[in-house]
Amino acid sequence: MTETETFSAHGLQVRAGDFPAVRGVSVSFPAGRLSAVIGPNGAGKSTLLRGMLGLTPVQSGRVELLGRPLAEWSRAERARQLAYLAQTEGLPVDTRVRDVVALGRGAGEWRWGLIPRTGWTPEDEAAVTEALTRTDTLAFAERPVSELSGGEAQRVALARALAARPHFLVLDEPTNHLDLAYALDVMRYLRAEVRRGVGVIAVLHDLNLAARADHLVLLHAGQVLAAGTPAQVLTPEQLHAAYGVRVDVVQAAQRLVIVPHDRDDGDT
Ligand SMILES: Nc1ncnc2c1ncn2[C@@H]1O[C@H](COP(=O)(O)OP(=O)(O)OP(=O)(O)O)[C@@H](O)[C@H]1O
Repeated sequence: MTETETFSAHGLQVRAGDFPAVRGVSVSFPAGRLSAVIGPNGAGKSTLLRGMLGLTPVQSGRVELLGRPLAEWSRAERARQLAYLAQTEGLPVDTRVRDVVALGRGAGEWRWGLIPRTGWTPEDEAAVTEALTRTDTLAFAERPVSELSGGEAQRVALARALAARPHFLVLDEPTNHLDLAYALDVMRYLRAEVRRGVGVIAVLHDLNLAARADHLVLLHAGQVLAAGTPAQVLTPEQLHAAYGVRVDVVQAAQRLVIVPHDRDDGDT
C-alpha cells in the first residue's frame, strides 16, 4: 500500500434535496483497511458516500481516487475500482442467486451503466464463483433470490459487490436487519477482503461492530466530529456530543464495548 492508495474527500459539501447534509467534510479511506462511518440518524453518512461515489452531485470540494480526481476517471474505470452496496438494495426477484451475483461482473457498479464488454470470460466465471464462496452463498447459487431469508439475501447482495473485485468496497449499513451471527459473518467477510488489500468503507449503526474497524469517522450534523482509531473516536465525550447519550466505554474480549446509560437518567 502506498500513501496515495486512498479514496478521499476534501472540503466536500453535498446537498440532499435542499438540505445541506454534508458541510465541508474531509476524509481519507485507505486501501487495505476497514473503515467505518458512524454517527446519528441524519448525520449525513449516506449523503457523504453518495457524494463521494458521484451518485449525488457535490456543491463544492473534491473527491480523489488513488490520488487522482474522481472526475478524471472514466465511468468504466470507476466501476472497476469502486463497488457500492446501497442501504436499501433491492435484489431482482425470480432470479437465480448466481445470476444476481453475475450482475456484479456485468457492470462493476451497474448504477454507472454497463462496462462495454465482448463476452463472458473464464475470469468472470471465476470471480462469480469466488464471490459466492467468500460469502458462503455457493450452496444456494441455483435457487431464486425470492426464496432466501433476509440475512441470506444480504450476503448475496454483498457477493454481487465482491464479484466486481473492486479496490474499494463502499457499503451503507451492510449489517442492517441482521441477527448477531449474520452480522458477525458480514464483518468476517469484510475483514477477509481487507486482508486482500481492499479498502472497505461501511456505514455502521452498531458501535460495538464499528469498534472492530481499523479507522472510524464520526459524523454529526454534516461534519466530521472525530476521526481515527476506535480508541480515539469511541470516547464517552465524543459519543455524547454526537448522540446525546451518556455511555461507558469498557474493554472486553480485547475490544472496546459501548454500554449506553438509560436516556431517562437525567444525563440526556
Ligand atoms: N431528498 C432529501 N431532501 C431533503 N432532505 C434530505 C433528503 N435526503 C436526506 N435528507 C436529509 O439530509 C440529512 C442527511 O441524510 P443522510 O441520509 O445522509 O443521513 P444518514 O446519516 O445516512 O442517516 P441514517 O443514519 O438515518 O441513514 C438528513 O437530515 C435527511 O433528512
